[in-house]
Amino acid sequence: MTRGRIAVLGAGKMGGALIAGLLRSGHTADDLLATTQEPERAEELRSRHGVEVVSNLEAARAAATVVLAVKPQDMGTLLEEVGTALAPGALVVSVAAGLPTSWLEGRLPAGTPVVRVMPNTPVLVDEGMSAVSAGSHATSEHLAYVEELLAPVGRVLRVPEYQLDAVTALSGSGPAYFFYMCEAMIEAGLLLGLPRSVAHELVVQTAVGSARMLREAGESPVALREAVTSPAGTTIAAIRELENHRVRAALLSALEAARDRSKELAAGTA
Ligand SMILES: NC(=O)C1=CN([C@@H]2O[C@H](COP(=O)(O)OP(=O)(O)OC[C@H]3O[C@@H](n4cnc5c(N)ncnc54)[C@H](O)[C@@H]3O)[C@@H](O)[C@H]2O)C=CC1
Ligand SMILES: O=C(O)[C@@H]1CCC=N1
Repeated sequence: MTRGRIAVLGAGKMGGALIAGLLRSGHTADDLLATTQEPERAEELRSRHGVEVVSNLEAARAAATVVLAVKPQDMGTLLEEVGTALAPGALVVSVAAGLPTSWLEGRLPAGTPVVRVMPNTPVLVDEGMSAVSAGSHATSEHLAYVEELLAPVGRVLRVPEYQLDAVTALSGSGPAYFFYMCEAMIEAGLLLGLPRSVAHELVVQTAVGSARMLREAGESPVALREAVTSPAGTTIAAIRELENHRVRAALLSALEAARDRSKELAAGTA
C-alpha cells in the first residue's frame, strides 16, 4: 500500500533511526519529511540522509502519514501546534512511550486514525522489535500499512493496546538492559586483568553468539544455560553469585518499574 509522504515529527534518536530504516528499505528522501528542535540534528538529517527538514506545520500539512517521535512530555505542545493542520485522511503513528491512543485521539481532529508503535533502537541494524496497536479509528489496512513500513527494520508484533506498557518495559527499554550487562561484563574483564579491547571483543561476540542461539536453536534460555553449566564447574560458581546478589529479582523489579513509569507517562504526571 502506498500512502504518500511520511513526516517524522521529532526526528531524534528513535525518529532518526526510523528514517534511516525507511531509506534502507527503499523509500527515497523525497518520500520523507522531518522536524526537530535542534539545529545540529536538522543539519545531520539533511547531510547524512538528504531528508528535507521543515516546520511542524509544513510537515503535518504535506504528509499522508505523520509519525510522532517527540518525548511523551513534549507531545501535548506538539499536538496543539499540528492537530488541526493534518491533511484529510492522514494517518498518525505515535512511537511515544506511555501515551495511549485515546490520549492522542483526544488531541486530534475527530475520527483521526492513530496507530501506536513501540519500537526499539536495534531498528538501526534491521533487528528491531516493534509492537503495534490500533486506535479506535484505525482500520486493519492502517495497521497493515504500519507493519509494512516496519517489517524491513525488524520484527513486528500486533498486540492489544493494554499490553503496550509491558512491551515498553521489555523490548522498548530492553536494549539498555543488555548494554548495561555488557558494560558490567567488560568491567569484570578489566578486573580479571584483560585489556579493555580484548574484554570488549569477548563480550560482544559472546552476546551476538548467545542471541543467535536463542533465536536459531529453538530451545529455551534455561536449556541453553544448562548446556554451559558443568557440574562443579566455573559457570555454576558464577551463577551462585548472581543468585546471592538477587539479580533475577532485580530484573523482575526493574521491569515492573519500567512498566509503572510507562503508565505514569500516560497519566501526564511526568
Ligand atoms: N530511544 C528509544 O530507545 C525509544 C524511544 N521511544 C520513544 O520515542 C520518542 C523519542 O525518544 P528519543 O528519540 O529517544 O528522544 P530524542 O530526544 O532523541 O528525540 C526527540 C526529538 O524531538 C524533538 N522535538 C522536541 N519537541 C519538538 C517539537 N515541538 N517539534 C519538533 N521536534 C521536537 C527534539 O528536538 C528531538 O530531536 C519518545 O516518545 C520515546 O518514548 C520509543 C521506543 C524506544
Ligand atoms: O526510556 C524511555 O522512556 C524510552 C521508551 C522506551 C525506550 N526508551
